[in-house]
Amino acid sequence: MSITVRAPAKINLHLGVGAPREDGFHPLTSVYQAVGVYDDLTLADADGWSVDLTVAGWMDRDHVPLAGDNIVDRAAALLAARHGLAVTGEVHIAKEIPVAGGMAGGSADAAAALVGLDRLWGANTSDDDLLALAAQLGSDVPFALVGGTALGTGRGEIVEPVPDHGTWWWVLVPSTNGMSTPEVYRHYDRLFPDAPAVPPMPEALLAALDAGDPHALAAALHNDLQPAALDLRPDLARLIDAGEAAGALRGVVTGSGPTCVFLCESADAARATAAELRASHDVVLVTTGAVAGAHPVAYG
Ligand SMILES: C[C@@](CO)(OP(=O)(O)O)[C@H](O)COP(=O)(O)OP(=O)(O)OC[C@H]1O[C@@H](n2ccc(N)nc2=O)[C@H](O)[C@@H]1O
Ligand SMILES: Nc1ncnc2c1ncn2[C@@H]1O[C@H](COP(=O)(O)OP(=O)(O)O)[C@@H](O)[C@H]1O
Repeated sequence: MSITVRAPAKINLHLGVGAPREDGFHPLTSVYQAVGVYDDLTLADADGWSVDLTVAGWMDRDHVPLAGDNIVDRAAALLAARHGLAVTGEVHIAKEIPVAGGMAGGSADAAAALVGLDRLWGANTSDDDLLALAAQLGSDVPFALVGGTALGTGRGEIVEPVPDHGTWWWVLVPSTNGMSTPEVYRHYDRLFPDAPAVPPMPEALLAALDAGDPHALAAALHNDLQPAALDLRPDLARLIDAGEAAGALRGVVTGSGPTCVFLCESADAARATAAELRASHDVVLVTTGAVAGAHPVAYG
């Protein structure tokens, strides 16, 4: 038997970051949206265990660790331990989500592996257990299971869907050089030593989502990590200016960067903005949100 599971990239519409907790993680108020850029994992029965990879033409596959160090290996070990099973299967990752791009591609793969291996092994894990395992794998992994548009609290792992009545058009500009999430958080701590214990709720942004109003959403987009990301990568500030000059309502860095996301008023506006940005940037994607979390798309 084989199963293909599709898992979406995320963007952060809001990322509020508090002062580091005792465990080193930062308390977050994050509004995630799953967008239509996907990694597909195909998982097949096998006696042993293997993970291999193909990547989109513009990506460098050497940036993704294999040989036991992939987050998919960790997902498999965790699920197998939960049920007392052996780790078996042949996994192929077809990657379209930028690596180390602030779009949670590794988290998407971990979520897809949990969903796929649970079916392959006939483990019948409950949704609550899958979410708990996901949280052990990374702060962004539970959202990759849930998808849609959701509020993330705690260190980002406590996820609750929020009302969203829009179809949002996004232009995404990834970068071939990724950024390290821990490094960006460390730089945030240096820049903002007086961050609050609990970051506030983004009320205006939640209202804009509920109303389905792109102008209100554009005005409310916010990322506390953006100053740190721009300090480390000054070229991103120029990219944001270029996207806004090309017709986007607003551009922001997503997560810890370096991918910049541009909210546009309509499909036509997104295509026009993308066409202009393509004159100076190799990879410019047009997509929509919100889309579903990790879900099976084919059985063999
Ligand atoms: C910044 C965000 C925003 O959504 O996304 P990315 O830019 O990575 O996509 C996330 O907080 C990334 O979540 P994720 O990549 O799952 O992080 P984890 O694996 O749990 O943690 C990796 C490292 O990031 C830092 N970290 C992560 C989450 C958090 N709330 N506080 C932190 O300080 C810690 O240094 C931790 O060791
Ligand atoms: N399946 C995977 N896909 C991508 N990166 C992975 C994977 N497994 C482990 N990694 C490691 O995780 C790091 C963060 O990757 P990723 O999730 O793509 O970025 P981000 O945390 O910025 O959203 C990568 O630099 C890579 O070393």
